Amino acid sequence: MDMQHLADKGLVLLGCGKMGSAMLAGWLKDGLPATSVHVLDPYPSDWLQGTGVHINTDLPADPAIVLVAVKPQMMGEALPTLAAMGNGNTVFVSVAAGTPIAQFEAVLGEQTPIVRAMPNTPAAIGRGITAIIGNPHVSASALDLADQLLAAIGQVVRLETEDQIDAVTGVSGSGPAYVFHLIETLAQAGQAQGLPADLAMQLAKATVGGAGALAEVAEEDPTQLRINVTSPNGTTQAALEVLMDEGNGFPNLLARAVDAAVKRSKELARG
Ligand SMILES: NC(=O)C1=CN([C@@H]2O[C@H](COP(=O)(O)OP(=O)(O)OC[C@H]3O[C@@H](n4cnc5c(N)ncnc54)[C@H](O)[C@@H]3O)[C@@H](O)[C@H]2O)C=CC1
Ligand SMILES: O=C(O)[C@@H]1CCC=N1
Repeated sequence: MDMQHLADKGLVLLGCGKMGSAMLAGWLKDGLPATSVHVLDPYPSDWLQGTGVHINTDLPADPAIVLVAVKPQMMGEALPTLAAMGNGNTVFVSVAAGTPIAQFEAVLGEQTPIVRAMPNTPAAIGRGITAIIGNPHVSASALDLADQLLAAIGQVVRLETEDQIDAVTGVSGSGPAYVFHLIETLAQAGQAQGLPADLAMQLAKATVGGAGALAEVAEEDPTQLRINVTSPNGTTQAALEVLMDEGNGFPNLLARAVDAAVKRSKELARG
């Protein structure tokens, strides 16, 4: 199975909101013909309508891939419309949080090849990271195709077991929101120290963006990079003593935040 197969058989995208649009933009940029994509979405955006893909029209009978990108709460309504494509060669790839493979099998048929994926929104600029896991009906070549599709929006990692996806959701799926909140609060702290709002925001964005980029390319690990900033008895050390406080510091706070996300992911799975 390859990209040509995808272009020939077609790709159905169920739900084209923030995640669906980010993925579709990546595929079109990578050269997937718009005519091979069929989108189902009751509220197609202006951007989507300008792409040239088929929107809410008749679907191919056995597309190569159905990419499911509706909210978990809409799944019960949206998925049964595609049940006729189950138990065949069509591979279903779902990016929905907290929706287990078993739930897809129950609606689409036990023999249906299903890949569960957890992406994140930096996908919109090709800098996402997506974790994937397939059920036993997904062939190696089908998993490779799903991997290739998701590689259009960033890095792809393969999981060993489906239950790892709850932790992945808490770290990288929801993670961009934690980092955006860090930018917001760093800028607010700068403002509280007397900086103009726009200057504080520029400093915060460039610091988080630059530190993230450095952490990705540097040979040193993040611990060493942190040490490199921290002069003995200097300003960083003073700040880190607050952030690294055992009870109220970053480690405990972030662990609690990730734990809350993971718990919610498990709750969503229970319906
Ligand atoms: N936003 C994020 O950071 C991430 C989201 N996800 C998952 O991606 C999925 C989509 O999330 P977003 O794109 O953020 O949501 P969204 O609300 O932006 O998009 C959902 C889309 O589904 C459409 N829709 C609603 N009912 C439908 C139906 N019956 N048939 C077809 N389309 C329907 C809506 O019109 C909307 O365009 C969710 O399951 C979420 O868990 C996963 C990782 C990250
Ligand atoms: O908040 C959510 O439920 C989704 C899943 C990961 C990021 N957004």
